[in-house]
Amino acid sequence: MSALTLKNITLKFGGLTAVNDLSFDIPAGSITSIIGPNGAGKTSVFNMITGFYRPSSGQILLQDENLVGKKPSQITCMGMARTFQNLRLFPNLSVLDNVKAGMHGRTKQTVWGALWQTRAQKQEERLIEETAMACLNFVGIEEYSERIAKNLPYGAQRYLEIARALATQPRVLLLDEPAAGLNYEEKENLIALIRRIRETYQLTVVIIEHDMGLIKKISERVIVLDYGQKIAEGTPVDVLNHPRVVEAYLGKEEEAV
Ligand SMILES: Nc1ncnc2c1ncn2[C@@H]1O[C@H](COP(=O)(O)OP(=O)(O)OP(=O)(O)O)[C@@H](O)[C@H]1O
Repeated sequence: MSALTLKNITLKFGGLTAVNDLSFDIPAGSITSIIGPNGAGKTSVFNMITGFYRPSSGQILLQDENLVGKKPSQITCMGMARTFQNLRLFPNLSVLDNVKAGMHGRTKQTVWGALWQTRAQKQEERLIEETAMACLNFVGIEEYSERIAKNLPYGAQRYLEIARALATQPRVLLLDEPAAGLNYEEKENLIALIRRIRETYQLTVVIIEHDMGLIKKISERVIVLDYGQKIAEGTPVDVLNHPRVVEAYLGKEEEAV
């Protein structure tokens, strides 16, 4: 079964076609990587899936629901979560509050409930706090819960983004360059964490990444973009040896000489 499907997606910025007639299926429960040279259109694809950009044409289906035209907050509520290439934390909030802020769209709070601190309100607040702590615990940074986010080590900030995404209880988790800036040991831990997330929460993971070592280790499928088009798709071994992929990364042989 497919968790996420793109059908003939095109995205234009004026005269620039950033994504060109792109179609793919992401199998439910899989770990899939999207790779490609700088400017290939990878982040634009995530931005369309999450409602930050509206495609010029085509369909994006979360199982069988079309996401095109929906707001980012609606798409989050439908079960899509993401992290960002450049961290987007609230730097001056505590680690715990960062995760709670991510859950905002999932709560049933009303203005009156918040004003009067009704029993239902207090119960919901407790549940939010417990869920947020459980997510911090899951990624291994619960000891930092009271710290101000900007003061965390960089690797822990990346984990905080993942905890915040998990707290929205997604069906599909999109990770945009999660290994950027991490050292070898942190990358190995990240690989283990992503596998554990998939097993525990039974969700589908899609990763944009440049680190080929990580891609080979973690991906079951790889989709390769170049100039906004899909040039290859398959297992890591098949795809990374594909002549068009080698050419996209290294340039044509005659150009390289
Ligand atoms: N908001 C925007 N306005 C205009 N052009 C944009 C916008 N967003 C992306 N682009 C352009 O679309 C193309 C694809 O960009 P995108 O960021 O999706 O590539 P990418 O594969 O994620 O690159 P990288 O690996 O460097 O992050 C690029 O030419 C980029 O300049």
